[in-house]
Parts: sequence; C-alpha cells; structure tokens
Amino acid sequence: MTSFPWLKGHGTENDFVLLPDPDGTIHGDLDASLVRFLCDRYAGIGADGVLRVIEGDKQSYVEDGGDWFMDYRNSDGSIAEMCGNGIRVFVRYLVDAGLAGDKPVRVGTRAGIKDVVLNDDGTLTVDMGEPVLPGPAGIVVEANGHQWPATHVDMGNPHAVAFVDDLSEPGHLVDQPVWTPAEAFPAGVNVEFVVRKGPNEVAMRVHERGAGETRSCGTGTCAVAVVSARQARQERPVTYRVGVPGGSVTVTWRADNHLELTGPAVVHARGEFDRAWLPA
Ligand SMILES: N[C@H](CCC[C@H](N)C(=O)O)C(=O)O
Repeated sequence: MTSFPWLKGHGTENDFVLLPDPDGTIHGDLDASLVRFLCDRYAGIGADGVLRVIEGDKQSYVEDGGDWFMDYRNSDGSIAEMCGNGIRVFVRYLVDAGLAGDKPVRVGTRAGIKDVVLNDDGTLTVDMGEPVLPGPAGIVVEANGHQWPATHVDMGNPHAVAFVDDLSEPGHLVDQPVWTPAEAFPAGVNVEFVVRKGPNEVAMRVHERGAGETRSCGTGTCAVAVVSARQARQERPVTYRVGVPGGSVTVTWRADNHLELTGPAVVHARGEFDRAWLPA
C-alpha cells in the first residue's frame, strides 16, 4: 500500500503522529527512517514521536498486547517502553474512532498493560504502574555548565530527576545532558529538571531520550512527583500538580504504590501520506 492514513495529536503539547494499523499489515515492523521522516518538523509532518495503533492480538512484540497495543517510537526512530502523554492521545483516538469499548481501555505497551479511563471532563487517567528507584546514589547530571545531583526513577523507561533553583539554569537543552557515572543509564535517559512551587506543586522541564527537549513528558511527570514526595517525606496517597511548558497534569501516588497520571489529550489533524513522497 503506497499511501496510508495518519493523524496528529498532543497531550500538554507533547505531540505525536498516530498511525492506525489495526492488523499490523500496513507498516509491518515500523521502519525507523519512516518514523524520523514523519517526525521531522521541516521536511515531514513534525512530532516528538509516533504512536502506531495495532489490535492487541495482532502484534508480536509482547505476550499480552491488551485491547490495543501502542507501538511507541521516539522522533529519532528509537523504541521506548512507555509514553504517558502518548497513551492518553492513543486512547483519545480510539474513543473518537468508536474503538474504545468499555472503560477502562487495556493498552498494551512494552512496559506492560496500562489501564486508561476517559473522564467526564474530557481528561484521561492512566494507571502508570509502580515506580522503581534502582539507584545508584551519587548520580550527577550536567547541563549548561551546571551540575546537579539526580535520582533515577524507572517508569518502564528511565528518568533522572534533578532539582534546580530556577528552570532557566539548564539553558537551551539542545544537547543531551551528560550524566555520571556513565554506567547509570546504559540505554540513555530522560532528564527532568524540577522546581518546587508549593507543598503539592512543582514545575519542570525535560530533555527526552530520543526526542530532545519537549513541552511535556508524562512518564517524566510521574518520576518528578515520586522524587518530590520523597524529598518532602510525604506519605502516600499524595497528589501533585505538575506544571510543564505545555500545560499541567495531575499525578497521584496511590497507597498501593501505583501512579495515576491525569491530563488532557487532543487529536487535532488527519491526513493521507504517500510513500512516494519519502526522500530517495
Ligand atoms: N522519550 C521517552 C519516551 C517518551 C516519553 C514521554 N513522551 C512521555 O509522555 O512519557 C524515552 O525514550 O523513554
């Protein structure tokens, strides 16, 4: 098939190209060069990543693909285990297309099944699962000539969370922040810089693995909420409002150690792409 449908959506301005591929035969194993082209903000459509939509039992990446499997790719073409903003956009698409079925939608990801619910106010709530804090202690991230201690939080994907005095300190975040010890993140890492705004409110910036600085990172907001609650020695359940350049989300760290991410998601464009348009 030379042409295929695409849609565009975002969650707090973390934006994605959606590729409906119900039985997985339109794209086969998604080509990284196609992902890079689609995500190119000048020569392509432009996005932080791609969300391919496959029926859970038609994919071969994981054992349990849920109702629908979210095949997530970063804009550099790399694969990541999970995307907290993307999964809200993913379910928004399923709801709009009449494919969502009953609540909650069981979305398969490379980080396991995530249940997603559409709320009456149009926001979506994702059970993001449990955070893991693998250490080691003594991680330092460096950007713009500054260094900060950071905490490793695994949300299915890796995060390094650093408190800063001001969100301008990390500078333009064009390059991936450097971390030590190098072996702390052998597969790379998403780096979050955070400032506290109140007892249950923080604001953050993020340099995402495989995408660069983005306007928001859903798994990152969860990692930031965990580190912020631990810093304040808050007991679970605890809820944080997390401000991001693209808006804000709510993260609840439940008594059962699961994190719930609630935020907006919109699908705002659609089109048809012809492979003949791909550069030779
Ligand atoms: N860049 C991330 C994946 C996307 C995460 C982010 N967009 C989110 O909403 O969680 C990684 O390589 O782990």
